[in-house]
Order: sequence, then C-alpha cells, then structure tokens
Amino acid sequence: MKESGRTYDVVVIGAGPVGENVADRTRAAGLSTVVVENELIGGECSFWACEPSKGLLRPVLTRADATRMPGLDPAVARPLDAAAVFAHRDEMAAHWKDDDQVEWLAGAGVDLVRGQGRLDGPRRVTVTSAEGARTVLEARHAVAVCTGTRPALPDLPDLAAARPWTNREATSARQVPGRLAVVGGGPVAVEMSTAFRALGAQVTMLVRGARLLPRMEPFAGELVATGLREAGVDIRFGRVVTSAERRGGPDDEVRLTLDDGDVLAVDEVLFATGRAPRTDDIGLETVGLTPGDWLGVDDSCTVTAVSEGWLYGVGDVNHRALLTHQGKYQARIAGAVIGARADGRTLDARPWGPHTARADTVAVPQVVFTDPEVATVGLTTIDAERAGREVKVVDYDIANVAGATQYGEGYRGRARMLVDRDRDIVVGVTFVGPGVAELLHSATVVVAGETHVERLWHAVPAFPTISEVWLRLLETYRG
Ligand SMILES: Cc1cc2nc3c(=O)[nH]c(=O)nc-3n(C[C@H](O)[C@H](O)[C@H](O)COP(=O)(O)OP(=O)(O)OC[C@H]3O[C@@H](n4cnc5c(N)ncnc54)[C@H](O)[C@@H]3O)c2cc1C
Ligand SMILES: NC(=O)c1ccc[n+]([C@@H]2O[C@H](COP(=O)([O-])OP(=O)(O)OC[C@H]3O[C@@H](n4cnc5c(N)ncnc54)[C@H](O)[C@@H]3O)[C@@H](O)[C@H]2O)c1
Repeated sequence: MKESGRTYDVVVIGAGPVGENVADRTRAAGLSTVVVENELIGGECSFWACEPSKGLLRPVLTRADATRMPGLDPAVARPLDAAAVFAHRDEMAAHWKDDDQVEWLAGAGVDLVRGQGRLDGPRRVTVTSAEGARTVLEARHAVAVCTGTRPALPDLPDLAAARPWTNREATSARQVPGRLAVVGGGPVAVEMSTAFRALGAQVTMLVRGARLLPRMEPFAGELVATGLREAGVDIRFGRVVTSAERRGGPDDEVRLTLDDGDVLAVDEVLFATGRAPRTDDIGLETVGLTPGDWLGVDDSCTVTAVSEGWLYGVGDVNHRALLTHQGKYQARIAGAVIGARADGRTLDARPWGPHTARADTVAVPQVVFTDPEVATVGLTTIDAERAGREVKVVDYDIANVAGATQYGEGYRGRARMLVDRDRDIVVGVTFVGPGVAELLHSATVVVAGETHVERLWHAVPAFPTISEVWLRLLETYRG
C-alpha cells in the first residue's frame, strides 16, 4: 500500500468540536496544522450528541412552555408530529454531512487527512485511510489528542446481540419505538426519555441509584423526575439490568431481566450509562501510556506522563469536564500554550491566566434540556461538603418571582446559591425551572468572575424577568 509523509508544526488527532478549535488556535498562532479524522468533522457533538439531541428536544420544550400559556394550549396540546421533529433534527445534524466543516477548516488554513490516527513514538502520527493508504505525519512542536469518547456499556452477557441503542441510535432514530427502556439516570437518560416520551413512546427508566442527575443538587433530579412522571414516564429507581436478550421472534422485542427478577419487554433499549475514552487504538503504547486510559493532563492540557511537553490531551479525552463548551475552552488554552512554547516564550501559569485551564474545574456551566430545565455552574452542596468548604446555602422558590408568573401558569422551579463565607463570593448556582437555560450565563460570569456579593447587590435584574431570582437570592442571603 502507498505511504506518504509530511511535516507540520502541529498534528491534531480527532476533529470533533475540540480538535477543530485546537487547530483554529494553532493556526491563529501562525503554526502549520493538520487534523486527522476517521469519521465526520464535527465529531460526536455535531452528529450524535448535542446538536441532534437538542433538535429533538426544542420542539418538546417549546410545546411544554406553550401548554402553560393561556390562549395557546388548544393549538399545541396535540401530539408532536414525529416526522416533522425528525426532519428538524436532521437539519440540526446537518444531515450527517460535514461539507460545511470541511470548508471551514480549509478557510482557516488547516489541512485535513482522513483516516485512523495513531501515535508512533514522540511527535509522530500515522494515519491509515479506509482504503489502507498510510500517511506519516511528523510534528515539529505538538500533537494534540482530541479523540473524545464512546459509550460505556455494562458488561452483560452477549449484549451486542440484543442490538441496544446508544446515544448514536437514539439521536439518529427514524422511528419512535412503541416501548423504550432507558438505562441510566444522567443527562443522556433524562434528555432522551423526555424526547421519546413526547414523541409518543412508552418510556421506562431503569436507574441504578436512588435519584436522577446524581452529580447535581438533589432537588434538580427530584423536579426532573416529577416532570418525567407527569409526562407518563415510568421511573424505577434501584434497578439494575442483569441481562438483555433479543430473540428475533416475530415482534423482535428485547427482554430485559432486572436484579429483582422482573422481566421487561421493550422494542428498544437505550444504554445511557456514561462514556469511555477513545484511546484504545491510538498508539498510546508507543509513548509509554496505557491504551484505553483517560489522558491525565495538567492545567495547560499537557499530558503529564510524557516528557518534553509535546503531547496534549484536550476535550472529553482528558476527563476534566465532558462538555463541548468546556472542551472548546481547553482548546483555546492549549492552542495558546502550543503557540507560546513554539515561540520559546515562558508560560503564564497564573490561575485564570492565558495558559491555565481553570474554569473547567471551578466554573463549569451545564444545561440539561428537560422539562423543567436544569442549569448549574460551580459547586453543589455535596461538592462543598466533600471539599470541606464553608458555604452558606441560599434557596429560593422561583415561582415567587414576577417574571416566572409571566412566563407560564403554574410555574414550578427552584434556585440555590452557594456563598463562600470567608470570601463573600458566589461559588455555585443551580436553577431548575422552565426557561432557566438562558439565565445560566449570568451565574457563570458571577462564579468565574469571583464577584463579591456586596457588588452583586448593585447588579439589578430587569422587571419582570426570571432573572429577578438573583435579587431574591441576595435578599434571602442578607436576611
Ligand atoms: C447524547 C449526548 C448529548 C450531549 N449533549 C451535550 C450538550 O447539550 N452540551 C454539551 O456541552 N455537551 C453535550 N454532550 C457532550 C459532548 O458531546 C462532548 O463533550 C463533546 O462531543 C466532546 O468533544 P470532543 O471533540 O472532545 O470529542 P468528540 O465530539 O467525541 O470528537 C472526537 C472526534 O475524534 C475522532 N476520532 C477519534 N479517534 C480518532 C482517531 N484515532 N483518528 C482520527 N479521528 C479520531 C472522532 O471520529 C470524533 O470526530 C452530549 C453528549 C451526548 C452523548
Ligand atoms: N445537556 C448536556 O449538557 C448533556 C447532555 C447529555 C450528555 N452530556 C454529557 O455527556 C456525558 C455522558 O452522559 P451520560 O448521561 O451518558 O453519562 P453520566 O456518566 O452522566 O451518567 C451515566 C448514568 O448511568 C448510570 N450507570 C452507569 N453504569 C451503569 C450500569 N452498568 N447500569 C446502570 N446504570 C449505570 C450512572 O449511575 C449514571 O446515572 C456526561 O458527561 C454528560 O454531562 C451533557
């Protein structure tokens, strides 16, 4: 088979949102850059995660808001038009074509090599194309591994034969299953249960733990569980699937056996049981690392176990914060670090400096697009307890805010603010309720900016918006 070789300043393996942004930043720093991609430019986020899932959920949440608004409810109370929702989702997933992104890469002056990238010793990457052609890429300065994650499935006997859904099948589905089981209680599980229930599926959630969204404030999971149950989802807590079998009979159903001996028959089962790093076949062993491991990095996104600062792990693959926006933030930091090192400049390692990722550990915003929405940034009470941080917990019922009453009838929501008692700054905020997603950036600015409560008192929210919850939280804090 043909082999060719090229040398660049920077080689990026994986062109998901994070790899694209690393490449953009290293090009901006004047470094020649190539990205290697073995599927679609845009990665999981564009085609099987954020974009299509939100494409499925937006119509659901818009309808939910509209049903709470007098005068609109008769028009929107009808079931969703699944075909129209899928067509909208297709648009959001760019019909699983990456032409726009290829054009964007070219415009940014980034080269592209399609195929499986593998490290082959220090600063060297080999790429094997689908046709078997091999390209050797040498990096003068840096190799950035941005290969993301794949679904982590439980170790059940012969699970593949049951043809389970993962995020890929769920987000690209063309039919609504009559009966859908969803295993897991994290963001993927609650979002996909919300979407498929609204599209008409009978949804059963099988949750190993005692609550939904276990990494968030307990009231978030409770309010989301209430919303899902009211929508008709059967949530079973403390249940573990011990086997999944698809016999291939006339109805071709999946039979799930649970740890209490119950058997649940469904048309499809979605495993939303977390993620594993895509590092098993990227040549980690050639640089002394273990295939299949998350990449341990420092705050400059440099892989700590490899010397000389040429190998970077950016985005999901480093396991710091598995979110697109946080990976892109790391990409901006890593790009600046690579540029500085290539210029021979000393890194500015101050916290919150240009070469130090910090927001992805202390100010991570996340929105879960359920009804109600969950929007959270910074510490939860459990995080604070674990870290031994002295915080004052301030709660407020969002329904009491005039903007919430205006937003919809029977508004239900709750807000929590955590204030560091020693420094008098806000270190964590959680909002739960319809329409709170767009409130989150205010909280992110406050947490990342370490704004003192004294000054926040002068940040006056407009009347009558849901943002007035800030004023109520501050009043409650001051007593
Ligand atoms: C259902 C779902 C919904 C989500 N919704 C949200 C959301 O609303 N908001 C949010 O912020 N996050 C969301 N996430 C998380 C988000 O998808 C990830 O954080 C994000 O995709 C990480 O980006 P990445 O570039 O690190 O990895 P990926 O998006 O996984 O991209 C990695 C890329 O590397 C390529 N690749 C891998 N190995 C190789 C190799 N050896 N050679 C060449 N190419 C390779 C892959 O093909 C892929 O294109 C969601 C996740 C799921 C599963
Ligand atoms: N809107 C968003 O921001 C959004 C949406 C979806 C996903 N994401 C991100 O993508 C990543 C993946 O999400 P996720 O929900 O798949 O993962 P997760 O790790 O957040 O949740 C996985 C859930 O599965 C459960 N689980 C794990 N193994 C299990 C097993 N063997 N049997 C039963 N249950 C099991 C866990 O207890 C947990 O409840 C997360 O980091 C998430 O934050 C973000």
